[in-house]
Amino acid sequence: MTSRRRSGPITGLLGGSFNPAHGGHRRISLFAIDALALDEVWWLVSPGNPLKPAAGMAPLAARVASARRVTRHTRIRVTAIERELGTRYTVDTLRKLLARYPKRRFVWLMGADNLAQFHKWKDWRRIANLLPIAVIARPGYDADALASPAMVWLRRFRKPLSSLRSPERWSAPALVTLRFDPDTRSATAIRQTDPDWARTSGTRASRSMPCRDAVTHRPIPGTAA
Ligand SMILES: Nc1ncnc2c1ncn2[C@@H]1O[C@H](COP(=O)(O)OP(=O)(O)OP(=O)(O)O)[C@@H](O)[C@H]1O
Ligand SMILES: O=C(O)c1ccc[n+]([C@@H]2O[C@H](COP(=O)([O-])O)[C@@H](O)[C@H]2O)c1
Repeated sequence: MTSRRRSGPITGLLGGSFNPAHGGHRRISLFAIDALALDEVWWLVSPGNPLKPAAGMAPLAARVASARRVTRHTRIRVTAIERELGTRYTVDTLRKLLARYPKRRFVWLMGADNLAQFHKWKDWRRIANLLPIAVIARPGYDADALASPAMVWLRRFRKPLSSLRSPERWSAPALVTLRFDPDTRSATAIRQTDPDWARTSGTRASRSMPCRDAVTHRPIPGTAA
């Protein structure tokens, strides 16, 4: 269970491949900041989703650069902290993040497509025990998410939005659903029209200094030319 001593800033975590990042990611994050009164959202750009093939995945540097472009002038911070922590599975990342930032309250954000697959993630019930989860509606996936094996278990922990706003009511497991104008954008669609996006968009590492991680403030390995 999440501990009551966590009363610091509320941080939404949006993990993803961001292959590439797009306006849909930005929009759902800004919506979550507003709906859940989050102080900020961290985008955890994954070194490699354990359930996705490496083929077709652009280098981490290009994905981070695309995320930085999309998030300018927002309360979204782009991080490749899983590279530094040496984690790929979300449960391992969260354990380390919660230990490193004991005062922060974290909430896991994910689209309905991810909830539909959540039962395939390593130790997914443990993840739900570590922090509240907010699921964002996504066109074409909401029915699958509702009928998913994870939802059968998570359903009993459904909470209203307001439960995430005060430290006294902060607990896990908790499942909150965020509904707003559905956003149809996807990285798959972008790759279909522009399979070469990482090469042509100028997001390839082109600087002599590596870019700095917005959370750890350390240089991200592999982001210098
Ligand atoms: N349009 C959207 N509406 C709701 N959630 C979204 C949307 N786009 C992405 N997400 C969520 O953002 C997170 C990261 O998504 P990801 O980087 O896989 O992008 P994607 O567009 O789903 O990519 P792909 O099409 O390659 O699967 C996931 O939790 C995903 O569900
Ligand atoms: O921990 C797992 O078993 C696991 C399995 C699949 C996906 N994830 C995480 O889910 C997040 C969304 O990934 P993606 O590729 O759908 O954008 C990202 O943070 C991944 O690391 C995690």
